[in-house]
Amino acid sequence: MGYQHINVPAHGEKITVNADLSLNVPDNPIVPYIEGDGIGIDVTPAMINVVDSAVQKAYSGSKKIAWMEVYSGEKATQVYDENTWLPEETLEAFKEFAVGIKGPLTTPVGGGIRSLNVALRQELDLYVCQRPVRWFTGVPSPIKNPQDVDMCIFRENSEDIYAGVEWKAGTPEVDKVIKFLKEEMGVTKIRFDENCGIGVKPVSEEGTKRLVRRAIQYAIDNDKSSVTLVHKGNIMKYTEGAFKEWGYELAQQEFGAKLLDGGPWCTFKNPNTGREIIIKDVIADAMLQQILLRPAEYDVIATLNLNGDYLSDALAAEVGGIGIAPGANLSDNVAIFEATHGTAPKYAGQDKVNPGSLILSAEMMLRHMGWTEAADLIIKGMEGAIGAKTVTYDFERLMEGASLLKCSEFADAIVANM
Ligand SMILES: NC(=O)C1=CN([C@@H]2O[C@H](COP(=O)(O)OP(=O)(O)OC[C@H]3O[C@@H](n4cnc5c(N)ncnc54)[C@H](OP(=O)(O)O)[C@@H]3O)[C@@H](O)[C@H]2O)C=CC1
Ligand SMILES: O=C(O)CCC(=O)C(=O)O
Ligand SMILES: [Mg+2]
Repeated sequence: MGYQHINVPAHGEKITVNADLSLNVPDNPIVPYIEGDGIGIDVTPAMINVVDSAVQKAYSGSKKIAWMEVYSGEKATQVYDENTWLPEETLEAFKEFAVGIKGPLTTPVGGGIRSLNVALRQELDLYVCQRPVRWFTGVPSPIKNPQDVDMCIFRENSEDIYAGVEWKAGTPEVDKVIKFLKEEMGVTKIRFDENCGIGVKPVSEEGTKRLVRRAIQYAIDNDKSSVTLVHKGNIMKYTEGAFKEWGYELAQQEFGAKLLDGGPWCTFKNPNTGREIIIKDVIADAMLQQILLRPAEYDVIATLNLNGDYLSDALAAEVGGIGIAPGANLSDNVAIFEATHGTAPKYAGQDKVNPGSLILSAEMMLRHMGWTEAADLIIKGMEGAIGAKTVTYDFERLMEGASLLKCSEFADAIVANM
């Protein structure tokens, strides 16, 4: 399609998706990217530098990404108009080019615009938020055995209270909802029904099963030994409790899992390796303790949207913080990679923060594209830079004898260590 403000690189070609969801990746793929608000201006150029260097080194010029800037957030309001935060053509570009990456986008608390990050996920039905958490040797950690932390979170990305179905206290709309709940649904347990905000938490069988399916498939493809369903189903029986039930049901119906000791845990053999995969569940509050005390017992985690948001940052803290925790938002045919952290406004434009999160998100993107040699070089470069204790402020303040680098310098250090 013709774009208004997006310049499609003349020297690039599209990545296309086959019926079986595999990708056709040309040697010069066009990859859309959103720079991002706040520290986006720092981490995005650092990421592009590292990716271009890794690709050049891995393929000696026979492959190269044609970067294509697309807009959302504050930059979109400058390029389009003051009310355009997420242009329709940005969504179109991600659909058309299938694989992209984004920096963080600001969401005001309370009033103001709703989250653009959530809007992107919902508009493109990016129902999986995949956030791997692993430790790099030498990274400062608050726990004794950070090498035991090796998990991959599958966070449901399209439902739960993130759906944004909520009404503000004191409005005629919320009064109408409360009246309906009391008079037509027989609800008696709204403690203070005056000046009370109401939010709705949709959780469906279809939404749950498509997420858990991807988590179990990941465990099969990566030879992992367990998938843990994390929920607060003791309290929210028909949403989080149903998530757990549907998760177990899917494991039995689609993967042939059999109950262990009468259930609810169940198990099946990985069809590729013959190794056992256990499907289990943990209640969310206990899980936040488990990941600190017994991280080695968890591999793949499948959970709802809000639990996944909390778990992502908590787990990231165990392996160096959100400055280094990567992620991907996935539908069946569009993938947008993004950092776990936000816009950290107090550091914006200072060339200071850790670009590791976005760089490792790009590493996931290269693997998704099948460019594993370039992805491996990024891991090697990251290990080398951290091993040499040449790091950004967040690691330097916790590491003895480290040299403090700027954001762009850390990217250069990764390149130098490839
Ligand atoms: N996907 C997205 O785009 C996301 C967007 N957001 C949005 O970002 C905005 C700010 O949110 P906030 O809650 O402050 O969370 P942030 O993730 O932006 O920052 C919180 C703290 O985390 C540390 N941190 C974050 N990024 C880095 C980095 N790259 N390197 C090193 N340290 C880092 C800093 O800690 P310290 O102060 O200790 O140095 C920072 O103060 C909000 O508008 C929020 O909605 C939030 C999360 C995700
Ligand atoms: O959209 C936002 O502002 C926050 C999102 C977030 O915290 C996350 O995706 O981890
Ligand atoms: Mg978050």
